Amino acid sequence: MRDLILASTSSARRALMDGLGLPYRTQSPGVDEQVSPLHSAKEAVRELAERKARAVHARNPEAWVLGADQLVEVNGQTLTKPEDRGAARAQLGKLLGHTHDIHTGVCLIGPGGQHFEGLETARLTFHAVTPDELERYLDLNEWEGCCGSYRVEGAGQALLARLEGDRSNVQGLPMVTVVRLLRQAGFSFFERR
Ligand SMILES: Nc1nc2c(ncn2[C@@H]2O[C@H](COP(=O)(O)OP(=O)(O)OP(=O)(O)O)[C@@H](O)[C@H]2O)c(=O)[nH]1
Repeated sequence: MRDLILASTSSARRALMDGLGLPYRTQSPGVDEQVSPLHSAKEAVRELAERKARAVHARNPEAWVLGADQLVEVNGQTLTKPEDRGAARAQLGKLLGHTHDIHTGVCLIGPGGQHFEGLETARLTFHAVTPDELERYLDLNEWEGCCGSYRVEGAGQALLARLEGDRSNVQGLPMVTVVRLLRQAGFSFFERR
């Protein structure tokens, strides 16, 4: 049985991997997530997904390691996870009534140095809502730990006017891409235990 590690502290990523049914374990990547300001959002998430995977692989060279990173891009600005409610209000203020992209990079590193990677973009359009409705949504604290300050699988779906792309990508792992990488790497599914 292959040793597969999800290099992530994200509960949403764990939930998505749990759904897949492959045995895996998790380890925190513990990396500095600073990238060059000259990087585009897509270059940043690709680089950070690889950085996270390689950091955990360095500690577990016999394992297969999957890393991921995500950014929101709106009007040329990139958004990550909000620090506090005020930052979440500011982020949602940029997204409500507009269309934004969410980019997720994924990187799979193998025990022999095998390297598979993918990047997925989903495009979301949000309803414009009143300031009072925004405050009521913020009261739900779905903004905590979420890039863009919303949960597409939670109450946040009430903000969503249109979604183009893989819904699981928005939650943190584009599972169609993750499955493609795992199959390219020779993983087999539905093993009898
Ligand atoms: N549940 C949920 N989480 C979301 C959603 N949108 C973004 N996220 C989370 O926002 C986070 C994106 O930030 P990242 O820096 O890529 O990852 P992280 O949370 O720091 O976790 P690591 O993988 O340990 O780096 C991830 O945990 C995503 O799962 C959403 O709609 N629903």
